[in-house]
Amino acid sequence: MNADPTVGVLALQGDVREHLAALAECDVIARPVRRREEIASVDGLVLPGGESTTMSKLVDTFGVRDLIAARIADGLPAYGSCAGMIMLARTVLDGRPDQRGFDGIDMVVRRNAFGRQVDSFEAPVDLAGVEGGPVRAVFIRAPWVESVGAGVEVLGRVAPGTATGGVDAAAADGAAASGRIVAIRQQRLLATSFHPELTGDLRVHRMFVEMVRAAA
Ligand SMILES: NC(=O)CC[C@H](N)C(=O)O
Repeated sequence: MNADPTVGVLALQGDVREHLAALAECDVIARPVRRREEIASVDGLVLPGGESTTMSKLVDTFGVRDLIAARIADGLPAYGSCAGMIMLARTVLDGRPDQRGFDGIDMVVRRNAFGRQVDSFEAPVDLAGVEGGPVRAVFIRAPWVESVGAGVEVLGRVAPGTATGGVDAAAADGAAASGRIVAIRQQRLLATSFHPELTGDLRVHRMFVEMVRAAA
């Protein structure tokens, strides 16, 4: 592709503005999308943080669930942060019974796993494929990835014992001991439990933009 690709940020609910600003610095055309014709024309899609139960309802209200799921199944590059990660997961634990995502990534995600709003925290996370040291990862009522299928690459974990709340406050099983998975990639799909758009560090967005360029 010669022209800059267009990356949409799903603008139904959640933290849209910061993603648009970060993407704009990565030499793509970044725009909020919510209508079918807008979603149909993007070269990549960001599913922002927010509240996945509400987002699940709104994709139905706006009539875009089937379109987004179909585009992802067709290989549209997509990046989900926090609630967006939950929307990309095949299986969600501790979700609302009626919440549904796009079945994009072969992984099990536990919603609110690190605890409640008061348990929000920051931690350094080393990401595979990202140079320059760990990113400063911001977790806000964040999910973690409990398990992944064979085609999913684990990009990053938090150090064991980092989070004070949530399930790990009591647990000491193997997954907790090796550090919870908070960043993964499955082919053209990328997901993080944390919010890189809040830190001014563009490395995660640049990684996604490279995936969009490679797919174009
Ligand atoms: N910051 C966030 O995106 C929080 C996610 C929220 N806990 C959810 O279940 O969707």
